[in-house]
Amino acid sequence: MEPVKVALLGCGVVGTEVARLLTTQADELAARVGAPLELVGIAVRRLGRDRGLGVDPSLFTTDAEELVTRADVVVEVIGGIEPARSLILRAVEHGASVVTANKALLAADGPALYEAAAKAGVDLYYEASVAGAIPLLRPLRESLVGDRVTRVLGIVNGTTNYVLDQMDTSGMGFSEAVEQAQALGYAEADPTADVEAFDAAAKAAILASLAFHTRVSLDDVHREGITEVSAADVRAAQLQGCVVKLLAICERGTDADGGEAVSVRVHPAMLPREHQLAGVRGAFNAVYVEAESAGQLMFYGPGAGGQPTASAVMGDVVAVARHKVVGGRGPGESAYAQLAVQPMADTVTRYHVRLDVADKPGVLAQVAGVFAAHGVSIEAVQQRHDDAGRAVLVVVTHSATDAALSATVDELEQLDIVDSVAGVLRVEGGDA
Ligand SMILES: NC(=O)C1=CN([C@@H]2O[C@H](COP(=O)(O)OP(=O)(O)OC[C@H]3O[C@@H](n4cnc5c(N)ncnc54)[C@H](O)[C@@H]3O)[C@@H](O)[C@H]2O)C=CC1
Ligand SMILES: N[C@@H](CC=O)C(=O)O
Ligand code: NA
Repeated sequence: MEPVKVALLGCGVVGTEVARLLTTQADELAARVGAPLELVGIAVRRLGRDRGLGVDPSLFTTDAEELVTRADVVVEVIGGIEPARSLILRAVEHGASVVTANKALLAADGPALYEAAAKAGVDLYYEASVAGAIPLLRPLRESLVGDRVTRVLGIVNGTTNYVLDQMDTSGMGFSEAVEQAQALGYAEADPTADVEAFDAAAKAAILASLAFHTRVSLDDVHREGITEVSAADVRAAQLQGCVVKLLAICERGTDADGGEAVSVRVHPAMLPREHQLAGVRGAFNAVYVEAESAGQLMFYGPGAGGQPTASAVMGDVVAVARHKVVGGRGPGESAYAQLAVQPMADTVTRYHVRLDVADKPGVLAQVAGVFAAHGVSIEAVQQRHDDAGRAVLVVVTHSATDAALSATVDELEQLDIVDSVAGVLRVEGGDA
């Protein structure tokens, strides 16, 4: 059989492992594809670094634009928007199928790339872009395509899960935990993308688009990162029998006219310790998918790191290479549903509000009055004292809209008896 020519763009954490698998597993991959996979080049930013891969040094090039024109399959693991976007478009125009792990690019400009691939009759696969090694996108695109997905809820960023887990279990500081995640190859080139939840928001956009057959871009996703999560928040969660996790939540909802819509958000939230997502440790990811006929499905595994991510990349490489061998392309995206995006203000959830208050008669009544005035029903109230002996009032609400809760917090901040609103966290995973 004619070999399938593979070009690798980028040789960092993920690219190095992809190159390693392409060379060390060559015989088995050839047997699975039905033709040898020939690595025709590796585009790097700088030549001359010994990457310890044992590949022919002449394969390294700084001319990615030229490289993509002589490949059947292009693997993009450079990351970022440009030049990744232009290189993918150029590859597609030259008839190459593309495998990418680049969620930032797909969440920003996915539809244009999917259309270009469809027009050129090639594949654009991106399993590695969400939840690393976990097979998640193909199940959504293929296995569940006959069902109606109603909700996708999960932990999709390994770096932040690692940081929050360290804060919960070892009391490690935020910065030290981020540095460790970087050293372990979990973090993005700029870890701001992780801790400010741009990465998780991009993944949520990709998940919502596939799950609901619509188009959701990064700008449609409500995003809150973990930089504001303090040791006191983690401690407060512990006192409630909860952990703090960064969650991505994609749900069916309604628009202002009562029509079908999607709600897509990423934010830290308290989860009861007995909830299955609460037990997801380190850089692992886990995603629940709820579908009308299938019920609840859970996908769990390593969500970041060079080797796990390379596993997902290679799964796609074999898939698109098989299509090259037999001719044609695999299933692509469908966005026929064209759903509106529900504003965050209308999203309904529960809240945990921590207030530093004066310890005197009438405080509780005044605070409760503010919640009531905004139609936010209180589920539980607890008063305790912090380590400095100041009064802390903890209010857990029943379900309320984000708009009502924001208005409540704004008014609480104005009360003389409230020294500060010390923390507001959403509470997920309960039935109340
Ligand atoms: N590290 C991880 O755990 C995961 C990463 N990803 C995604 O995989 C992609 C790659 O990530 P990493 O390998 O972690 O990043 P990295 O920063 O380790 O590697 C990227 C490599 O691309 C090179 N590069 C940059 N511009 C280039 C250019 N114009 N031509 C050739 N090479 C160029 C850089 O020098 C670097 O070596 C990103 O899109 C990332 O979001 C996805 C899932 C997990
Ligand atoms: N930086 C990301 C890598 C995988 O997508 C993460 O930490 O999850
Ligand atoms: Na995946």
